[in-house]
Amino acid sequence: MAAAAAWLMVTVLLGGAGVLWWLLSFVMDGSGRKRLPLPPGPRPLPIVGNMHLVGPLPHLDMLELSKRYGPLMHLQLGAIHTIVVSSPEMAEQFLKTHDANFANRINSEAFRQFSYNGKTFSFADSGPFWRETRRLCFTHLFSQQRIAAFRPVRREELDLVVRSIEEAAEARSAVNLSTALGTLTANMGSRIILGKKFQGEGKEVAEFWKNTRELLTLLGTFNLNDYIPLLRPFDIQGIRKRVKAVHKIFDEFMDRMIDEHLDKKNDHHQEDEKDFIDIMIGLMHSNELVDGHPVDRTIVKAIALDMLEVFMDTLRTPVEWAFSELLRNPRVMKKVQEELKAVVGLHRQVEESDIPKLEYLTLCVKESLRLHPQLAFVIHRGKDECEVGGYRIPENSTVMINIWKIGRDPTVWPNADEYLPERFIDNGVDTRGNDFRFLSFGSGRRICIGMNLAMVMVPLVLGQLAHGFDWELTGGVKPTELDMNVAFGLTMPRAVELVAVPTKRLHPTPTPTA
Ligand code: HEM
Repeated sequence: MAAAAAWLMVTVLLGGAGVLWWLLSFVMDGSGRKRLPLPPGPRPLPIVGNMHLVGPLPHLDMLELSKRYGPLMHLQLGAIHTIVVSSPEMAEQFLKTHDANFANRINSEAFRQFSYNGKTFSFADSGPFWRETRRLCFTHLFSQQRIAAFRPVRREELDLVVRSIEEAAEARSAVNLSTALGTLTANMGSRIILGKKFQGEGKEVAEFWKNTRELLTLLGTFNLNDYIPLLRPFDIQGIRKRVKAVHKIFDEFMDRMIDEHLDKKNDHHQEDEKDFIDIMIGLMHSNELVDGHPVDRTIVKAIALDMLEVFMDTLRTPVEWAFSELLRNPRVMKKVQEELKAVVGLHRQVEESDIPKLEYLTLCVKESLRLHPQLAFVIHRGKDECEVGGYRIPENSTVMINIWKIGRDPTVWPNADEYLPERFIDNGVDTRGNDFRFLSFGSGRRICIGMNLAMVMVPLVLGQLAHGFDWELTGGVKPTELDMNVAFGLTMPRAVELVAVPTKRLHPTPTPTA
């Protein structure tokens, strides 16, 4: 009896100590100091936390919430601590001061499926695999030397688009610029990555683009399974099923492409003529290791598919937005055309070598990227708990930097909603990740790897469209009435396709005299 009473007492004491320890863990950290508070944020509901506050356009919801809770806000999204950052000062904390701790990617079901479980660097956590595959892609795709080597491909594809617009101009018919730009970037991307164009008069491109949009929408959708562990066995939004279906299409496509390359008998290309899959297959057959593992077929598929997808979307969308801004702002269009006339003249197309001299055109691209970043959020995941601005950022937190909001903040950018390229003249804003007011390419170790290519391609295509033609919107729509709504996904393209009627501007090339 006495023994039973003693056991009971020990149990009660241990239980009480456990409860006390659990309660203390909310106010003390591991070393016995008082725990810092979480950043301010709305009170969470049981299980869902604050998920009910985030709708299909999260950048707008987060903008409204940050007006109330400030530039460093905590949201409890299901089981995930989410830190929303909406000022340049706070962005610097995560992308510079604590960059090493916040350089991981989020761990979402859709990301895992698309990336063959993190086998491509864009979706991998920071670490040796990410570093080595990123270096590999930089060397073979994005170095100045490789960018220069692909110049003829870019020129040929751009000339084809210009020719088709000239035909439309002669027939006085409208051009669907969204489709034209989609075909251009798809053909350039597929020639560089796959060594050949999509087939079937644009049908294969249209199909690939449709699947790409589906994928990017799914990658950008809040999937309850990622936030509420209890729901993981189910797929109540049907996202898992849709991601698997679209990924299967891409996976089979990449298998076909790799088999075609392996079947090629006379593979004696010069180094400069090799496409990206040739290079990756070369690595597969060599002893090259990434993070101690041989480059296998899954890694080749994952990286090549990832690169093809970024080509498809990351060049079309910025040109579409920048050209929309020119159409909406005739004053700016006129200045761009005057500069092109002065620098290039009216007898030839724009060349890549003209870009450094086209200063106003470059300002137009920057201003468009400020208003229309490719991604609304730069999203990283933290490793360890740390302190920012006197608040506790728990380990494994998702950090969402609202670059869309920072780009439109009137306290950072006077007349923030207006398209004023002149604002970038001598304003000292660095656009390569060193200035936290302009984060369109991100910053720190995860900064966009395609930035150099984008800053050649976007001005080149934009300049060509403005130089070669005058444009009129269809259906009597006035410039100020142009629909500028956004379709949300992982990236933010126009919701409505851009259509306009061209008139030729250039004079025929004068025949050289004997
Ligand atoms: C104007 C066009 C572009 C914009 C605005 C843009 C923007 C961005 C942004 C904001 C990030 C995220 C940075 C981060 O997470 O911290 C990113 C990453 C990335 N971008 Fe771009 N990008 C553009 C063009 C391109 C192009 C043309 C390519 C390649 C063809 C590309 C490939 C990538 C890759 C692979 C990453 C992931 C890097 C990593 O995780 O280490 N981007 N880009």
